[in-house]
Amino acid sequence: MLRFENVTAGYNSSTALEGVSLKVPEGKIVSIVGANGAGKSTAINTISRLVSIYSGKLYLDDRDITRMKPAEVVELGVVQVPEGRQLFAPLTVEENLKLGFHRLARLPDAADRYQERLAYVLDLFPVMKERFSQRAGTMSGGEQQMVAVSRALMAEPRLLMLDEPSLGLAPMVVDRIFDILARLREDGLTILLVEQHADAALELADYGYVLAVGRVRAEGPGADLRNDPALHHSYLGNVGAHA
Ligand SMILES: Nc1ncnc2c1ncn2[C@@H]1O[C@H](COP(=O)(O)OP(=O)(O)OP(=O)(O)O)[C@@H](O)[C@H]1O
Repeated sequence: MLRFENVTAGYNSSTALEGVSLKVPEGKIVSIVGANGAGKSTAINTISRLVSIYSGKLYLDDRDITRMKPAEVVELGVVQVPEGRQLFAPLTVEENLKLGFHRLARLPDAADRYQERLAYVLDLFPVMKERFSQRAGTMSGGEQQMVAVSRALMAEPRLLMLDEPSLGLAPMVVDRIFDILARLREDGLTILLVEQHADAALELADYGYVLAVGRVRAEGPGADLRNDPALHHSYLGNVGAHA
């Protein structure tokens, strides 16, 4: 579904990704792992077209999106759950979800689709039913992450991208979020997950990439990367290391 071909990208002429080639096949979970500053967020923001591409090509379903604007990429169904959730704190859960639906609000069948999407996310996160009128900023970190994922799902994504969803969350909460990602894959969604928490992200992933200093240092089935102690030692700074 998504393909980087030898992409070099960065900020104000500094390079944060160098010659990166990677693929996210339809219906799979692909994880990008790496230490702080490796370029993981830059990879997601490159797809969202928030980062300048200096050379190489980016394709979505064989369509060249290298020069597209951020809003055009969203229109194609590429939706991001940003690092740190970035919910609208003073707004309620319901209002945050409505904002997620914005992309589809102009469609003739918007009312039916809204109800359908809402039923879908409430089935995934039943606890939100009781929290509908609560202000997002007053919720726990885990609950906020669930709202952030739900808000993205309201947009009916074809490709869901998550930037460090585990950040600041207890391991049990992370497990729950990752269980939901596995369920979304069962439902046919394509997912790109960026994580410092390498073990959990690679365990979940069909395929993984290890980034270090803007380059792909290793790639392969998630389980193979996870069980390679040399990778942990060299590139992952033992974050979430497999003992
Ligand atoms: N807005 C920006 N302007 C300039 N440089 C940036 C910007 N955002 C990131 N960088 C630089 O790009 C490089 C990659 O950063 P990036 O945030 O993609 O890494 P990361 O792997 O996501 O790390 P983290 O887990 O800390 O978010 C770093 O050297 C960083 O300083």
